[in-house]
Amino acid sequence: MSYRLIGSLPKIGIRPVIDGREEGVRESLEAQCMEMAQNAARLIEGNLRFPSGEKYQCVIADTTIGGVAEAAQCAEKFKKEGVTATLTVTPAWCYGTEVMDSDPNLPKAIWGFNGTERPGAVYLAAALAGYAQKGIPCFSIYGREVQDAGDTEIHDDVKEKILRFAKAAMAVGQMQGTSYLSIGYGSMGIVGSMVDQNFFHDYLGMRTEFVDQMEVLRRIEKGIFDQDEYQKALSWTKENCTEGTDYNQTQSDAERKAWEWETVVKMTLIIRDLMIGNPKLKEMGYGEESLGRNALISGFQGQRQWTDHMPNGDFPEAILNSSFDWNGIRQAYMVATENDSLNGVSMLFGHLLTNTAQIFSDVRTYWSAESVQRVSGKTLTGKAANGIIHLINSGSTTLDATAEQRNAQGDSCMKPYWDISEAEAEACLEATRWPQGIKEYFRGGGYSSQFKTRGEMPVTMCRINLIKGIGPVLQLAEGWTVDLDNDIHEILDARTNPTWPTTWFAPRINGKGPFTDVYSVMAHWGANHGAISYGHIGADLITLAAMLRIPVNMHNVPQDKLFRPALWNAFGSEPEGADYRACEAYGPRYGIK
Ligand SMILES: C[C@H](O)[C@@H](O)[C@@H](O)C(=O)CO
Ligand SMILES: [Mn+2]
Repeated sequence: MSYRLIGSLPKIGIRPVIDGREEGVRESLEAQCMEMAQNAARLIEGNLRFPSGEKYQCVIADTTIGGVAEAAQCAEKFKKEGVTATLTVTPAWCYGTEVMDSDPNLPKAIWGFNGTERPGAVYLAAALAGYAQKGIPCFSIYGREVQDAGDTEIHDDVKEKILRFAKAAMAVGQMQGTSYLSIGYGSMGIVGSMVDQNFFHDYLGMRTEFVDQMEVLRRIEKGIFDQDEYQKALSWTKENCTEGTDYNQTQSDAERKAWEWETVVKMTLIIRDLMIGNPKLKEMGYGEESLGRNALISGFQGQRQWTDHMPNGDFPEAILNSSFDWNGIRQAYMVATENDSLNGVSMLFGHLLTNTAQIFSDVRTYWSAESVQRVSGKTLTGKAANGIIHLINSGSTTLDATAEQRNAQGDSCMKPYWDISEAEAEACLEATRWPQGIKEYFRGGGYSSQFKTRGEMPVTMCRINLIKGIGPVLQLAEGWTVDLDNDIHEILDARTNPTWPTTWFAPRINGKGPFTDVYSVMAHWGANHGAISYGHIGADLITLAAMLRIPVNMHNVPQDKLFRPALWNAFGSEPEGADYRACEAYGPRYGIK
């Protein structure tokens, strides 16, 4: 099951443009042109889904577009249909600025067919020149190999770019108009928890909503949550969430521990209701509370005032970030611990691009092979051989990161919720223990999720940082989770914190700059947190960042996979500098710098 925020899902408009000369030329192209549009729509709708599981939707113009009148008719149709991005396709020469999508606010791309019978590529270049002069970034898609005029197959390199553009464009569309819900505010001086409303508005088109943590307490004390669901959730929790070792010197009694379980289950229901609302609350007489805050992401401050008194947010955050709970297998929510809103956005990017649940971690410790040898007497091998980074944080790591799910090849993975089996969800829960929160940190108690990511998975860690004088920047590192032998893991984990979820991360290094070695990746990381997504999605993140005008300051994606608006080329032949200059020149999508 999934949840839906208020508003319809974004759509992609497909625009077949054509040489408008009748008496032969236009007629000869009509079928091929419209077929390109239909093929592109089939490719997108057949391969891409939203995190809710619903398929992407394409809207094709009623006619081919040979001039400005048909372009205007198409724009009118797209507006009515709720189109939020366009893909223009053509096999032929067309009149660039006469047929183009002239809406500066829609993410756009053009696919110019690589065929010589008619110059689709010439139109592509002409249109891009027009966009350059108008200052409207547009993605350029042009296949490497020449295709015959009647060839309607979409080659792999074209497919990759169409799908990459579509994913980023729909991520942009899904964020617009939704909220970041800050429950509490500043957490332990973590600057990401001092939510920057201008960043959310100007760059993401999102609102920022602020609710005091007292609201959570009020709803606990007044029972403002679905009482039937609460009973179901509590018994599910008792059955599926096994309490772990209590590492505290002074331990709470059974009565207190039971109360803490009840409280963290209530917190889970309440945080979810605060995000997306709950019609049941209206039936209970709580109209305003039933509406929620239309929040695609929330952050729970927790530390320290709440956690100095009440059970911590580790259980609610971990369960909400997972793909399953007492209601069964479902779409994950995005909940940032310590209210780190920038890591919450980083999680959201991964979620919207992959439809999977996300890991939230402290980027805690770089372990060289030498240090591991010194403290454990053991040698790091395989992908860990060059050193590893300890990703660990109380709270917001999805239980999907236990790596108990399997792909068709039998490898560990993290899947969209609709591909996860009951057995896999149970295995993720079984691989997790819930020790009492460490009282020296969490005086109010609570239950932390404890597991080790067991399995090697391709992953991408990313992070948005706000830099005075620049604005937001994105950094990312593709790499793998590594499954350390338990006799190494237990020694390293015990000296860090044995009650929290651990993912051992080996970034892909290339001997250059931030990726000189694993140490450099850690040394270049711009904050205490990182958001980790399943898969090597760096190229998708880079396209999304360009669409949002967020420059990328660090990545290990091969240059031939970089897909940014063609206009970026005009800002210089060195991609990173060009990216910064172009983002600076065009500024955020929704506001002013
Ligand atoms: C329990 C501790 O306060 C942790 O929450 C803290 O070290 C962090 O995670 C900082 O990001
Ligand atoms: Mn942290």
